[in-house]
Amino acid sequence: MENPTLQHAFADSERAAVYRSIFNRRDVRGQFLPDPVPDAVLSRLLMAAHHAPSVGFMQPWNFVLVRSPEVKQRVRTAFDKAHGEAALMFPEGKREIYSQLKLEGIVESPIGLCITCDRQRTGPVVVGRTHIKTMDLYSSVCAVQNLWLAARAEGLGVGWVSIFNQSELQTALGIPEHIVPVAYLCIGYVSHFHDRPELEKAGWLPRLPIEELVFHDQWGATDSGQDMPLTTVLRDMQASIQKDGTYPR
Ligand SMILES: Cc1cc2c(cc1C)N(C[C@H](O)[C@H](O)[C@H](O)COP(=O)(O)O)c1[nH]c(=O)[nH]c(=O)c1N2
Repeated sequence: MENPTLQHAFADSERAAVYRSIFNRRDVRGQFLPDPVPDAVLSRLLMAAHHAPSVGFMQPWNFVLVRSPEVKQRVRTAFDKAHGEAALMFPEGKREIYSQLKLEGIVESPIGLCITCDRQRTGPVVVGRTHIKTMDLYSSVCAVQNLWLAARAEGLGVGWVSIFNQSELQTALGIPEHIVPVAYLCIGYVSHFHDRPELEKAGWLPRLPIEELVFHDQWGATDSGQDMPLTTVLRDMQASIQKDGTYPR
């Protein structure tokens, strides 16, 4: 009889593709090409997003596609204002580095996409959102991630831009007050993908050691790793990723 633990697993090459998309996904800001994205490809991305999990199957999202240069410019103007305000929030030293980071590709990317959350979509009482009200917002974030991973598999870059005053982004896109713009995404083909996060490459922050983030039974209960196989495996995996880019498949 077939091993029941493998019965529902994907074939090796399919699993490899899933992990490849996860580990090679990047936030893209500066490498967009002007080539158009065919509707068939864009449809697959939107369909991937629409098949995300959502609290109570609420499907709280809408997808505002932005192709008009004028609308993109309005979004870019809203970004510029918030970006200037943001720079002042960082302490001296970091502020100069922050100002030099490229943090959006709003005008260069052929497609902008705002994924929203309609918090009233299925009425006031939602299965799974009865007590923690932010669950609907998290559902829209799941849609973002589905699209982001599908886009990587299609060879498309995606960059999430969140440096906006929310109301100004809503005004730029004509989004009603009760609809939350969860993510503004820049989408397009790219000249290349970075091998690591740009903020890591720029020395802004390193990737944290995963074994220090995993707790056992109680918050804060970490393990030294000596006798704990999981901790050791995670540490070795992260070390080999950092040393020679050997990602798990
Ligand atoms: C909710 C949220 C919001 C933002 C981001 C991400 C997420 C999840 N990121 C991208 C972020 O900087 C990036 O994901 C991390 O630096 C890790 O890099 P990779 O995504 O692995 O390339 C992002 N990047 C950027 O250039 N401008 C931005 O405004 C934002 N905003």
